[in-house]
Amino acid sequence: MTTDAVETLAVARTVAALREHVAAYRRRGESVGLVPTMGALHAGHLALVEAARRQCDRVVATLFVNPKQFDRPDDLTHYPRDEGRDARLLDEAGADLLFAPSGAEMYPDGFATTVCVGGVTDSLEGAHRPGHFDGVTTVVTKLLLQSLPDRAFFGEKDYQQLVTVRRLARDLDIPVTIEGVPIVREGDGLALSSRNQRLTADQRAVAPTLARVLRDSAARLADGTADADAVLDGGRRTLLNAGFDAVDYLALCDARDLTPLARADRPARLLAAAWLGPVRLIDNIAVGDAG
Ligand SMILES: Nc1ncnc2c1ncn2[C@@H]1O[C@H](COP(=O)(O)OP(=O)(O)OP(=O)(O)O)[C@@H](O)[C@H]1O
Ligand SMILES: CC(C)(CO)[C@@H](O)C(=O)[O-]
Ligand code: BAL
Repeated sequence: MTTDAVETLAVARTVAALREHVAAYRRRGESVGLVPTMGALHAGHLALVEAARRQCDRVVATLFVNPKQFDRPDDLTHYPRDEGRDARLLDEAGADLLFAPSGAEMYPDGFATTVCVGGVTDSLEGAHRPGHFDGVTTVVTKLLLQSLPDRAFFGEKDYQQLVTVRRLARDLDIPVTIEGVPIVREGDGLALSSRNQRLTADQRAVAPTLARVLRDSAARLADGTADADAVLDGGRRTLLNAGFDAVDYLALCDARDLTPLARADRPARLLAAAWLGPVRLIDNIAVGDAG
């Protein structure tokens, strides 16, 4: 455990070790920010760490490729992993502790509990990735209860996940503030994602069309008068013409509870998921100022 003035990244492999570190922070009266990740870190994750550093005395990052949230075995097999690199990046970004448990530590023999959030998980990612959100909400509940942070930081890139985790924390009275962090993008607009590493050069050239379609569609919907169906049909055609292989959804939703909207006449979010070969990209954007 790091107890002297030289701050370097400490690593905890067990829940007991994580709790010891957090207890030491608490004894010193320090606040704690939690940044859950599945590793393969990029500037999007580091923006979460920076936000946590700004708002909390101590930053605990977690690295666990959670098998329960993968709906496709090949996606889990191909998920990029490099803990050494991740630890270096977290250290440089100023995180204090990396919690990197084994599968057996998180799900020991006999593990039999699922946390299931209704409503906000029914559509979009939930409709296309069966079981995904049960896996996310089960592991996030565990991470929150294991570390009991003051704040936990989630990217707006996974917007439905952020809305779901807010619902979960509220419904289960978990005493944590859930903070959303804006999407970090490449210069050409593509939202950073670990899965981008799997794109071929040709697919990478097509990928920014997703962000462009979201931006253009959001601009057309922004004043709340345009009919969403017509705008979104055009957006889906643009994606397919640009080279996307399939569009799972391009949808206009209420920004708070993700119910579908026919027009953006209240705070709204436009969300999309589309395939380039075996890689599934997601992205979203606020519509108007308040989305
Ligand atoms: N481009 C980004 N901007 C802001 N936050 C991000 C970005 N990419 C990921 N995050 C956030 O980082 C956290 C960990 O995400 P995760 O480890 O799944 O990374 P990822 O790049 O989203 O991977 P993938 O989408 O391939 O699963 C989540 O809260 C996620 O929303
Ligand atoms: C929140 C999370 C770390 C839970 O495994 C994951 O869904 C992610 O990386 O967004
Ligand atoms: N980035 C969210 C986690 C997932 O896609 O499984």
